Amino acid sequence: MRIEKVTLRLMEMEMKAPFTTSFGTFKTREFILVEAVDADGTSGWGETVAFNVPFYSEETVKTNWHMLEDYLIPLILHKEIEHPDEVNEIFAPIRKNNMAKAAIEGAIWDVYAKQNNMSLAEALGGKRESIDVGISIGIQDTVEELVEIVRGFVNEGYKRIKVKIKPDWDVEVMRTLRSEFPDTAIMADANSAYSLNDTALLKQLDEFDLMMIEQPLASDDIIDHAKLQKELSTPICLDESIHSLEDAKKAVELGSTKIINIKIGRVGGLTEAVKIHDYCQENNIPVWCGGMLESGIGRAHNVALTTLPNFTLPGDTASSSRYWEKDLIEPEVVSVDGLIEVPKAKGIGYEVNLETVDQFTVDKKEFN
Ligand SMILES: O=C(O)CCC(=O)C1=CC=C[C@@H](O)[C@@H]1C(=O)O
Ligand SMILES: [Mg+2]
Repeated sequence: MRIEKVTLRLMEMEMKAPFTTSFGTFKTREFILVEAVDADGTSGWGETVAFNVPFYSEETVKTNWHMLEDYLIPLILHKEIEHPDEVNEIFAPIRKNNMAKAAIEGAIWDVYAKQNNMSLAEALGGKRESIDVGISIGIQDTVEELVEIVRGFVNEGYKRIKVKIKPDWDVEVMRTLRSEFPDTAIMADANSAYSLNDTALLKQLDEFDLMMIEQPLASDDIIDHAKLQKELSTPICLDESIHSLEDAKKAVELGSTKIINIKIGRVGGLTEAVKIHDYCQENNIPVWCGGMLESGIGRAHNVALTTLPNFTLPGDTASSSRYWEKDLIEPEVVSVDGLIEVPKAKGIGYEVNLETVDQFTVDKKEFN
């Protein structure tokens, strides 16, 4: 494989409903589409997942564009690549910037799968033909609104409900949800809103039989999560703290986490995501695939990764229609009764609709 052209497209897509997290509300999703074209004309697609603000991680859309244009594309263009696993090594001199790396590595995985007549799922070694999916709900203005939104998604058959928590929007909210939905799989995502001083408060959540509490403490912490896990019966799941296989090993060895949320962008790409998956499988740590409000292209990568055997918990990869009036891919990602059929077509398995892509493109640059 030799990538002869890379096209970056700065995208802006209006979300069907604002998504509020503990660090802000998103009404429009800005991101970068990466199209990598091989010498034989095969196109592969990836997308950056950083937000336009550095509050989930240190990366932003702007830092992603800079890293892709000035460092990552020059390292990749016209280089002979036998297998996408080599991309990690090619990028080794570049520190961090995982979401920028993952976008172009993902496009190269798509080219590789297409050229080898495989779906991306097959290329990654995944066997599942359908995947269980859950839904993630942002912070709402009132508990009543949250309950009605949850009811809608439970009725649609989503296999797990993820809600945000933060100080003053936690114990009572979860008490209400659990009483309204006694048999539903519910988890809470704190996005680092608490500290060890909140241990007694977080222990109160044990009463609600939650699947997990995601990232309760600082986004770069592993030590304090180990101390907190000893106090809680609810499993801790780490998201922001895990940037690599190395981080996953530290967290598992120290007992900081019982579940890991794998996000392809956060860990620097599919190769590293598979390594984390395999390590967690060997150590009986179940994993699931987190979402980053992706378009269908990023969603397609998540679906393919989730076909690996240790993705035993429902992830965040909901239908395209969860966020988008019109997605960039055909067919769109559709979940029925909380199940997504894994596409058998080559590569990411969905066609990219270039007309729709152009409709949402606000800037574009080609690199030959
Ligand atoms: O993509 C989705 O549907 C879920 C997105 C989601 O829950 C999150 C994305 C980014 C930061 C947080 O708000 C949250 C998370 O931490 O998982
Ligand atoms: Mg999270």
